[in-house]
Amino acid sequence: MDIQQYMATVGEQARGASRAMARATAGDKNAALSAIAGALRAHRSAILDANQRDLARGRDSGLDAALLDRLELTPERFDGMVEGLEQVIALADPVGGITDLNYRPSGIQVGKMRVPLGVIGIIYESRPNVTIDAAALCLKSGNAAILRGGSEAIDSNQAIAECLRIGLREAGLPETAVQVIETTDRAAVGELITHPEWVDVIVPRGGKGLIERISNDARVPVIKHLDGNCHVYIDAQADAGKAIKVAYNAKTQRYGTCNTMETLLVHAGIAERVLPELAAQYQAAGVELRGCERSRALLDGIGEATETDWAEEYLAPVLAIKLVDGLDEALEHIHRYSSGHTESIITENYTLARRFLAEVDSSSVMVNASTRFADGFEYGLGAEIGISTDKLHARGPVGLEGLTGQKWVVLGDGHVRT
Ligand SMILES: NC(=O)C1=CN([C@@H]2O[C@H](COP(=O)(O)OP(=O)(O)OC[C@H]3O[C@@H](n4cnc5c(N)ncnc54)[C@H](OP(=O)(O)O)[C@@H]3O)[C@@H](O)[C@H]2O)C=CC1
Ligand SMILES: N[C@@H](CCC(=O)OP(=O)(O)O)C(=O)O
Repeated sequence: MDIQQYMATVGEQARGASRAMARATAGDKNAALSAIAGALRAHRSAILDANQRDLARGRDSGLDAALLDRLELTPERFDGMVEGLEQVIALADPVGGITDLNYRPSGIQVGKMRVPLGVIGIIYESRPNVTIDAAALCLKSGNAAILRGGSEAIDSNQAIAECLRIGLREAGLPETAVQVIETTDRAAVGELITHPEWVDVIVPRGGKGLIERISNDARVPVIKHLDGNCHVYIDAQADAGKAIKVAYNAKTQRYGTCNTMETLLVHAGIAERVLPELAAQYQAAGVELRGCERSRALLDGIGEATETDWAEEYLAPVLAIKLVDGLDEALEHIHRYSSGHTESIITENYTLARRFLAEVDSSSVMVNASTRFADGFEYGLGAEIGISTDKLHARGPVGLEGLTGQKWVVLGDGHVRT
């Protein structure tokens, strides 16, 4: 395949489709989402078979358990994926809404209209349900999308792409409104991120290798959805019961996600009350613990955390633990090692909670809650494209509104400027 030629075709088709999508009514878009849901149901076994092929290849090539878990489409996850479409149908269409419409002294009215971004390119991990989530959110927000999923999920994604085409065709929208890149060759990523004439914004969801590539090469605006080196800080004035419950959940509820806690910071003044119990629970769940010198003195048989551990996003049942002498030391650690995704403080002290909220510079900052809540569905957005670790345009969980922008609209009646 000539990748440059292929991507030029994909890009031009997407640009053309984006104009039709910007004109599509909420009814048109919902009809397409509903038809896609129907096509997915009709092709259920073909998609699950394709997923089995991906899984078999993944196992043969030694993919680890967390990556295999994300790749797998169980029958329940398949149903959840289709149900997600129904949820997006139920969301209000953000496009066309005019806000802040005010009369100016000149007599014109000035306001802001919500509009699609145009063509959105999304590069994401080997998690096939993201293909449908991303397609649904881009369509509902009136955008065209070019989707580049992880190479391990190629068969699943191509089977899903067929359903996207069927649904769009049935609803009378361009089949090219969502295109799933058919090659795993990373040269296609290079083309996707360097052509502003085809693509208006790139959403990269991934880890360090992707960050490096995007930072070096992108010529298209980017909304980064990058790694999550997330922290929980248990303050001396924490409620021990809450601290244990939250810190356990933040690590073990799901290991492979970007909002999972990777380092637990514990105030030395409460460590003896919470750490032995927490360590027992983690160990029972099979979590490997790696601690600083002071936490190792408190917990028998745990490994040693080195400098690399503080910077590591394990995405696995491994946790780094560090004892600190107060909020300032915890903040210092977070400022140095956090990836700016999500951090949480456990405390009953109102003043310290307020300081943590004000001083931690992450996309979500929490008090007495698990970092696993950093999620569009949990925040009430209905669904999410992912979690933006960028500060501009959209930060934290990105839903429909984050996939749109605003333009100024001016209403006159023959008004002229004097
Ligand atoms: N903030 C958020 O919303 C999210 C963040 N993540 C983060 O993603 C990471 C885990 O996912 P993982 O699959 O390991 O991530 P990777 O970064 O390895 O892969 C993600 C995607 O990026 C592509 N990619 C990676 N490196 C390059 C490169 N140099 N050039 C071109 N394409 C590249 C991959 O393609 P290929 O298949 O060819 O490797 C894949 O499509 C974690 O850090 C996690 O926190 C994940 C989901 C959401
Ligand atoms: N918001 C999601 C996590 C984001 C996400 O998609 O992460 P990942 O499992 O790394 O692809 C959740 O809470 O499950």
